[in-house]
Amino acid sequence: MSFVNGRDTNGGKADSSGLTLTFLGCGTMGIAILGGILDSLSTGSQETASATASSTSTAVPTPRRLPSRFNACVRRPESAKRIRKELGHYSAFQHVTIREKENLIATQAADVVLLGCKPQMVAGILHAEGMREALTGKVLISICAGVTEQQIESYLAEIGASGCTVVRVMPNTAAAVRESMTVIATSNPPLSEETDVLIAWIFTRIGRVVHLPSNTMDACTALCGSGPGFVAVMAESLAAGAIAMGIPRDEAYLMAAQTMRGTTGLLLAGEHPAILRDKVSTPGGCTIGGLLVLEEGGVRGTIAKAVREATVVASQLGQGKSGVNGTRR
Ligand SMILES: NC(=O)C1=CN([C@@H]2O[C@H](COP(=O)(O)OP(=O)(O)OC[C@H]3O[C@@H](n4cnc5c(N)ncnc54)[C@H](OP(=O)(O)O)[C@@H]3O)[C@@H](O)[C@H]2O)C=CC1
Ligand SMILES: O=C(O)[C@@H]1CCC=N1
Repeated sequence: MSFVNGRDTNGGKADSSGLTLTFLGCGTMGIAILGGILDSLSTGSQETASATASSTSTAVPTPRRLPSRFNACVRRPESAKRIRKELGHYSAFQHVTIREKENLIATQAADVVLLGCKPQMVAGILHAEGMREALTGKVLISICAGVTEQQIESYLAEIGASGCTVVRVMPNTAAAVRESMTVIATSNPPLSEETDVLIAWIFTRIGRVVHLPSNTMDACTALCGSGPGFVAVMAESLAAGAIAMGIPRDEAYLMAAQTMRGTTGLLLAGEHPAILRDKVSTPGGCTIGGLLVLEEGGVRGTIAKAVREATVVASQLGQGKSGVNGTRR
């Protein structure tokens, strides 16, 4: 069943000037990415909040052909309802068609396909009947943790789809507030300039972008993809300490969040973390006292180990293994 949200939908097919972008899976991340694009198209803004804050993203040019029509594919009615609830307020939402169990028609209509499903679903989705013709010659972006370009290319080879351009990208959940740190894997051979510009444009709608080699993507997944979860623990811990010392709960969470935001502002302005830490540590003062407790607790090694562990787990997510978080010791 498909839900057409605006006038003149033309079945989700691109008009002559615009591209059709299809999300195969549109949950937390798909909604955040689509939201960033719709926001940009609705307001006419070609820069993100991050981009205007002295990011390298300011240099991203506007593609010759912008995405102008969208298919958001899910399986369940409640997922469709969530998309409408979270994105329905954008004027560009009229160009979104939500499709339940209609991956094939949405892929046929697409110029660009974004895999926004769970990693273990990729093989099944690509192997579905009709996908060979539907995918041939298209740009296929994957944000799925642990799924390599080689794996996707092997699925495409198995179904006989040819001429696809596969690009691996790792955004994070801060995309919802246009503050994602997104890594785009460099392709070999390099992408055409048109595709390169298009992909950079899409992901600068949701925050900052860097390009790194494919073989770093699992570590990028751990640092950027999982990172918000790790940083949230730091926020909770800061607030918990303050709550324990009598600060009201709501103010403690706000103070922790704003303190982290201010610190990241300094870091993004170019301050090295070690210099920042040193500047706060007045000799004989309270900061150095607290910092030494963190060192005694092995916080630095523990956080670094969490990133290393998540890297190893990420590398196994796309391999169809179960129990990838089982202890390795
Ligand atoms: N969450 C995060 O912070 C990050 C996640 N990622 C990656 O992004 C991907 C998506 O994660 P996330 O958004 O959190 O996951 P969600 O579970 O929120 O979204 C998955 C979406 O896929 C849909 N879906 C599932 N099966 C199919 C199918 N066969 N055909 C079409 N749609 C389908 C689901 O809809 P329904 O339930 O109705 O089937 C849902 O909309 C994952 O691969 C993850 O590794 C990357 C960076 C960060
Ligand atoms: O935890 C996960 O598997 C996904 C990928 C990165 C963030 N969330």
